[in-house]
Amino acid sequence: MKSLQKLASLERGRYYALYVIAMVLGIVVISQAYLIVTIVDDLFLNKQTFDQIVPLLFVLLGVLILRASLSYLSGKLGVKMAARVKAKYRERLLDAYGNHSLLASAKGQVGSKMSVMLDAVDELDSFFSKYVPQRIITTVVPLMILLVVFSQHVYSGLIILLTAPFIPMFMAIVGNMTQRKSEEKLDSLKAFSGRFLDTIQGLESLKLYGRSKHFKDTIQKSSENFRDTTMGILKVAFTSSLMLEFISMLSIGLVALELGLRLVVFNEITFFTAFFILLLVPEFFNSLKELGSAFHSGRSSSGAAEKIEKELKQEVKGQQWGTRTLVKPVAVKLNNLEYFYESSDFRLLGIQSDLPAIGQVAIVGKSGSGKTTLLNVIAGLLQPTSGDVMVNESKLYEYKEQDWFSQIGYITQHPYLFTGTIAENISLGVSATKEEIEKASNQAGLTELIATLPNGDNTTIGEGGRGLSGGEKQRVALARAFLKKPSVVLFDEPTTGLDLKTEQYLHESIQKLTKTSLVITVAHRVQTIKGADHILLLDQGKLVGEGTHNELLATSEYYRTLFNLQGKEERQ
Ligand SMILES: Nc1ncnc2c1ncn2[C@@H]1O[C@H](COP(=O)(O)OP(=O)(O)OP(=O)(O)O)[C@@H](O)[C@H]1O
Repeated sequence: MKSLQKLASLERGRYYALYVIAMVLGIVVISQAYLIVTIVDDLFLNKQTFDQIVPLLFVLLGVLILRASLSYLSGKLGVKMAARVKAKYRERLLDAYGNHSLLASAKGQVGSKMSVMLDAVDELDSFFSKYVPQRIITTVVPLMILLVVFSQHVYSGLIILLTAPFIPMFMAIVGNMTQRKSEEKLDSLKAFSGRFLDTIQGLESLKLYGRSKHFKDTIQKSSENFRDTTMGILKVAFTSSLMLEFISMLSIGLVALELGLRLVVFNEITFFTAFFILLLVPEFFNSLKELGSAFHSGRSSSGAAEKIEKELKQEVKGQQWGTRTLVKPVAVKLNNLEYFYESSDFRLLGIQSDLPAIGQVAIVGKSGSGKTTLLNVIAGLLQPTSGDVMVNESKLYEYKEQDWFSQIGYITQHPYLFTGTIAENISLGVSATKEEIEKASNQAGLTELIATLPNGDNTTIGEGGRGLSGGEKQRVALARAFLKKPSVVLFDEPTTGLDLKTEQYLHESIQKLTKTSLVITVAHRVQTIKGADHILLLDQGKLVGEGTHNELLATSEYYRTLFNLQGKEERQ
């Protein structure tokens, strides 16, 4: 709970206000008991008339209203505190995912991770809205009651003092169990939502292979597992309330027995004192019990907080960017680049090359030779394990992140389309005139497609909109590049399945970009490879050759085999 306590202490002003409220509440609780006892005493023992006690009844009503208002006020302060802390956590998560979104999206499932983490943030609510106000009330009110009980009757005070510690002791044991269970709950929620998302995304493949029933069963198992963990937490909560009730009943019973004996058998105390204490003792235990249930929710928040902190720490591992300003033109050099994946044996080793400032560089190699990895390292999506991408003679990460990403365009094999019109998808929020967007879509070969759409470039595409083919999506991404006019364009050429016309469109558009930018292409097509100004030849993560097509044909057996194979495939 440490990190939560630290956060709570940042809300100092509200903390002090809660203490003041708790003190006034203590006085009000004691006054309420005192008034009830006085009214009963006056009415039944001092034989006063109803008229005589009416003013006291009004005072009692006032006290009751004040008590309700104070509880409301402390709850409200707690809710405000919770809202502020939750907002802070959401901000930190958004920052973390936002800053490292490129890396994180390379790892996949950012959306589902984010939604689970935001659920976890909501779980923090009960710590601030319930536990903190109740803990403050419980540190103040029972202490005030205990002092009053001691001042009235020492033995009753001693009974309370001896029995009360069982409650926090019990709470601590149950609390630890709850925290563990709540961490389990988050884990199974994460597993459940991850599996659910995977299955939904891959539904088509599963159906085609007749495996949807099997995966339905897996989802069911995972959802049952989540239900069982949630039920487990509830079970602990119910058992703990039962035990707390039992302990406090036992203590109140003991005090009542002792008071009864002294009042009736030994005649040592007055009815007023006995009744007064008997009204105060349940208030004492009520406050402890309420802390018990608030503690339970607080513990489950604490489990959630630890998960979030862990996640935030992980995300911080992303690359740190510098403060240097990047000015055009941009020249890129690869200086002894190495990259190791944590989860595989693949290694990109000692990549050394000077790339031209303008023109087309093709990265060529067998499947799995590290072409996409190299492209991602150049893009700044993967931080090299050693060596550097040098940009204008300085290390890439010395530049401002914003500067670099405003200078590059990345056209992946499956560009992401947001829900919105084609025009919005091309401009991506950057202010651009209608003419500029039209020009970019024309350069990317989209004009013909747009003409066939009912609302032209105002047709909604993406999730819930009109679907686009792979080649069309890449053309939208190309149009983004034409509009952005980046110095470096990274292009992951589609490996399969484009019709000749689309392929021609893409090729022509890319050629246009090579006139003004450095275009680095993971190249598979013969036409692209032959047309490249410079080729980087990769094999098993190593740069085994570089030069023009003709140079490599003349010098590399590996290149000749690869090129002939690709040619054969395309002719088939
Ligand atoms: N995120 C990852 N984590 C671990 N290993 C990875 C990851 N991405 C790729 N690899 C491994 O790195 C190696 C190189 O992959 P990469 O995608 O760079 O090759 P490629 O040359 O682009 O292949 P292809 O032409 O088939 O797309 C492969 O062996 C792959 O299994």
